[in-house]
Amino acid sequence: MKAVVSLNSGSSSIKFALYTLDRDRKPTLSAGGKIERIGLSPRLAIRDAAGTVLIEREWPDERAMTHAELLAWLFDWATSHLEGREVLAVGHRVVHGGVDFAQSCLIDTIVLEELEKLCPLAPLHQPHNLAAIRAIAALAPDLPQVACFDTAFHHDRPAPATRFALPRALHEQGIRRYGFHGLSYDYIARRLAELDPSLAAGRVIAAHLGNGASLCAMSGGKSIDTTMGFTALDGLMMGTRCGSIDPGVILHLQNRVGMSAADVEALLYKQSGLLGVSGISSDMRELAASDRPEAREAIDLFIWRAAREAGALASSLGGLDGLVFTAGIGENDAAIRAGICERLAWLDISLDERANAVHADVISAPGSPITVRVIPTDEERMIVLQTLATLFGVKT
Ligand SMILES: Nc1ncnc2c1ncn2[C@@H]1O[C@H](COP(=O)(O)OP(=O)(O)O)[C@@H](O)[C@H]1O
Ligand SMILES: CC(=O)OP(=O)(O)O
Ligand SMILES: [Mg+2]
Repeated sequence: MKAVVSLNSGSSSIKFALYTLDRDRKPTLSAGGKIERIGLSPRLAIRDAAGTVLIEREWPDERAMTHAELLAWLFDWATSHLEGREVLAVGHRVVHGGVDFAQSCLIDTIVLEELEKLCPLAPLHQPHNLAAIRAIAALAPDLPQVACFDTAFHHDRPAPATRFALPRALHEQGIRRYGFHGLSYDYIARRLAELDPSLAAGRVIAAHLGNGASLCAMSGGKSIDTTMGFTALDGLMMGTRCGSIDPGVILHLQNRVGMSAADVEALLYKQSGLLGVSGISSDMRELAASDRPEAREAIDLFIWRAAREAGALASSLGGLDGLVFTAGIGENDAAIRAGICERLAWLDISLDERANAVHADVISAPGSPITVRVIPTDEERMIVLQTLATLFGVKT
């Protein structure tokens, strides 16, 4: 039986899936799983398509365990699980595609060299993405590998959404707003079209709230604007990233406080966000469980910033018909969703508390002019669809 593997190396997790193909190359999930809390205390769970746990494992107190080590562990498991299946290709989430990569593509050494150049623009992701590609190429040099880009979904936004108010020459050099989480938003746009076609045709803000977090303003399923920019630092407050910040702060830290560029980079990417403000954890579950006031302050700021950016995106859309929550926090944290919607009450959003508490598909109150939904994202499925489209030239 033929199969396709997808790998999604995020900032705090590695998610993966094995899809088998029928004769018409229609993909069906066979097994999938994730290693989460990388950098804290990693844990892994692999399930079959019915949700039955195939394997669970924890590495308590293994803060130092790297993406690469965890990936090697995964290869060992996959090798035994794959017996009898012919893997046609491995599809990868690659976070940054820059100006040139407007759609998924087969990876060769030239592509890899180009993607390598973008590593400084996505230091938490791109090196892990490329390391996984190299590791598989070393194990199976003839196996096709496909890069599926987080930036591609945003490629055709209106020009003002892509520009900084910087001199023109810099825009031409690629210093522009790209946007990320595109595989997730592509999936949400398609899923919404299945669940609620008339809403999908309208003006929708999708809120991808995970360890990395962003919002996307979609009109008719196309990206119009998004909160992340040149890098995945911009926009919302995140697990360890600061989100939008006055660039004057960075100048001050470097020129007056004397911090090195590397220290500022570590501060903005790894020591800020929920972790920095709470001083406790980057993990929303830990903050929700804490009774320390600093945890509350971090959560309140997360909500404040998400609602503020949603207001800005409603302006980019010229109004709003729907709001969709997704990713780790968006799918699972009812209190965060309630907090954001409460701050957006002026947009005519009202929640059904009971539906929200059980993470129902539709969580807006009956009669709310704006429909609010929870849609679990599936970047792995999107990767498989784009990988098949790239291999066989079929439409996804
Ligand atoms: N049940 C839950 N309740 C609250 N937050 C959750 C829950 N499950 C996961 N999260 C949060 O989701 C975030 C991770 O989201 P995820 O989308 O998996 O991240 P990544 O960006 O690594 O893909 C973490 O802050 C985690 O605490
Ligand atoms: C782009 C990004 O922030 O991704 P993640 O949410 O996986 O960290
Ligand atoms: Mg993610």
